[in-house]
Amino acid sequence: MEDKYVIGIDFGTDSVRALVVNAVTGETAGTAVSEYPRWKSGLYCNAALSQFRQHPLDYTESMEASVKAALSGVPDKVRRSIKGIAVDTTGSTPVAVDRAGTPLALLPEFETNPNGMFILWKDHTANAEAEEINELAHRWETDYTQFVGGVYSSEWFWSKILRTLRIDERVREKAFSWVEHCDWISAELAGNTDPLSMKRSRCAAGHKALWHQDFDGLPSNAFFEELDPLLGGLRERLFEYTYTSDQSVGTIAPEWADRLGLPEDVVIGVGAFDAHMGAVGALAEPYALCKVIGTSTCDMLVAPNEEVGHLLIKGICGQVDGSIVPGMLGMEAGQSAFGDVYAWFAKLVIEPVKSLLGEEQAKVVADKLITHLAAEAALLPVSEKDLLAVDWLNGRRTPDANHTLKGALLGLNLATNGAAIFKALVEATAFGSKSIVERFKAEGVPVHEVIAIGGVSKKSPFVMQTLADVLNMPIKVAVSEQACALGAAMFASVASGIHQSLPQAQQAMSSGFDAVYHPRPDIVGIYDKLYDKYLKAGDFIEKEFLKESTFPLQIG
Ligand SMILES: Nc1ncnc2c1ncn2[C@@H]1O[C@H](COP(=O)(O)OP(=O)(O)O)[C@@H](O)[C@H]1O
Ligand SMILES: O=C(CO)[C@H](O)[C@H](O)COP(=O)(O)O
Repeated sequence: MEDKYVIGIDFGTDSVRALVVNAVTGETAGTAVSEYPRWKSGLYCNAALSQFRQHPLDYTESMEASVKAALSGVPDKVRRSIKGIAVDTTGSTPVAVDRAGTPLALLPEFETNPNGMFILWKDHTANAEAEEINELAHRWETDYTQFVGGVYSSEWFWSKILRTLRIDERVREKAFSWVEHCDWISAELAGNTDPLSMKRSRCAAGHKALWHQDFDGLPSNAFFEELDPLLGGLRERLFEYTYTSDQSVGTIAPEWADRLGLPEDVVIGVGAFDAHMGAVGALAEPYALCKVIGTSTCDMLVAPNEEVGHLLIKGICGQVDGSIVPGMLGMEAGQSAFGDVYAWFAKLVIEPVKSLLGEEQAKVVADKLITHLAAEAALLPVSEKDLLAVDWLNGRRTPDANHTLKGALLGLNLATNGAAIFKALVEATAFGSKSIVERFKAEGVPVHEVIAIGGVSKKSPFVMQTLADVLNMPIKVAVSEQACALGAAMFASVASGIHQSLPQAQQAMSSGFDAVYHPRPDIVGIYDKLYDKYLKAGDFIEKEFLKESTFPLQIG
């Protein structure tokens, strides 16, 4: 087959990565990363309030920069052979748009208003609204949370919309509709951002917006009106149909072909969430748990509809037909903070250094700190009497979403040093992972193997070994540094007709696996005991320690 190329674009929390791939051989022709400038300087965010917003210009500018940089070294012949682009993004990361589908922050009167920007997945300002949605859904004639694990989260679409409409009159007046990041970028690239006709991702709609075939689309207008009259009528300005990512949204808009220096017939695929496309890029087979391990984790599982489609799996972030692989049931779970737990501890150490010795000296320490702590922690013996941590520093995503929960450290004494704390934090993140695996199993979904992708899986052998020991399962790490972008590229190759099906694209373009971490038999038993203590500590936090708190809890 003549060489044909595609581009996968992966919008992460901090940066966007572009990957130019030969769709026939899977070879990478070019790649580049670009950070979001406004986000990097902390604009529009307030961690103490758990408010995390991203400006649409951060996305478009960084996308342009990364695609151009990825293409800068490739021969002209390759550039002319690019046939398709697909994007993945974080989610639920919705934005209010006007009638034309323009995010409000792109209008002069909203350009600095955080409520007119994308509300990043990890923004937890809508805890109270999530609780209201749960309360109503559980007593409504149809429990609309049944396909999202029985708990609606403050990280998701409707919680964020409801909160924003309540608190910002100007946004309320101007917002015609709401769009997920993965849908808006794809629509923007294809030059049709009309909220009523843009193609919406099955993945985003099913996992975060309560869309399901059995509901004839989104929950009823009566449900939303009962929740709050402010939501009345919005359903009609959203969407009824959804699309899997093997479909196309259209051909690249001339403006974007020009900006990116691409042919005018490039096909744009339907977008999806990063972790979902990551599982595709990592070649996750049915019943392989694919853990995307970075700031947070997303734990993805694919299974044939006919085998598990009848189950209602409690406490996960959704089960959606075609959300990962078209034609299969896609399931999502995850942890709200994973690498972020280590980043928190590193920041705790670095902040005083910065104040006392200045930015430059602090940077020297910061660059080496996590690796140093991991090396020290790896030397410590593992015992069931060790310091214990609970990983809910950013709440708990699964099992059973609850973003008001807090983390903990138990067992400090005067000998406890930084390495011991770091070790306990790493173990806590691994225990959080184990509770997800246990939940899948308890709900009748077997987990046959574990695959890891994402920054932490590449950066930290210590974390990966601990995870294998705690899970008592081998973990395969995918070769690709950019499995999400690679998954997007695979989808682009199907949407643009290079490959006839996703499995065909995966076979041609997969990068395979390199490291495999095997559980150490002498440690596994100790971790089983520590895991029991972790469950008890979590129970105490949830049922006793936070019992008296009024809702919503103060974050920070
Ligand atoms: N050496 C390391 N060991 C463990 N975790 C690390 C290390 N270096 C960075 N991290 C963590 O990796 C996370 C970022 O993961 P990455 O996958 O690169 O980004 P993203 O989640 O934005 O896609 C951060 O939370 C950081 O704390
Ligand atoms: O929940 C998600 C997908 O369903 C988020 O997109 C994901 O957690 C973002 O994480 P990261 O920054 O590690 O890519």
